[in-house]
Amino acid sequence: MWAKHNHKKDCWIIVNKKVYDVTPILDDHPGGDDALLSAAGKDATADFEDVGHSDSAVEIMEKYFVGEVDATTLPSEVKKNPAPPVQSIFWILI
Ligand code: HEM
Repeated sequence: MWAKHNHKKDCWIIVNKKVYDVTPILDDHPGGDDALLSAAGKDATADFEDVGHSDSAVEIMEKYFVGEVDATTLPSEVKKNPAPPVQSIFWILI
């Protein structure tokens, strides 16, 4: 599936090669919607782990699991974990 999911109405993030649709929790996320929106469009694994999210945060995120990402299909700029977020990102879910 080809998709672009990096805005407020449709925000997907990648953590540990898994894709999460965090759109429903943007308003409730204790770290703010900005953190999630700026993590969309790149690999958010390092940012997620730097925060030291609790076990309950990890439990919550499983509800928003969409699928696994095939890392070989990510554009090279996404692999390099750029900031600010890439405006145009295409992921293939496997
Ligand atoms: C599905 C993904 C995510 C879920 C379910 C989630 C959930 C949570 C929860 C429950 C907390 C409260 C503290 C805790 O229990 O650990 C939290 C805090 C936080 N999150 Fe997330 N988070 C997600 C992704 C992210 C990402 C990708 C980032 C960074 C780019 C981020 C940045 C933060 C920050 C900065 C805080 C700290 C807020 C504070 O203590 O002031 N989160 N998150």
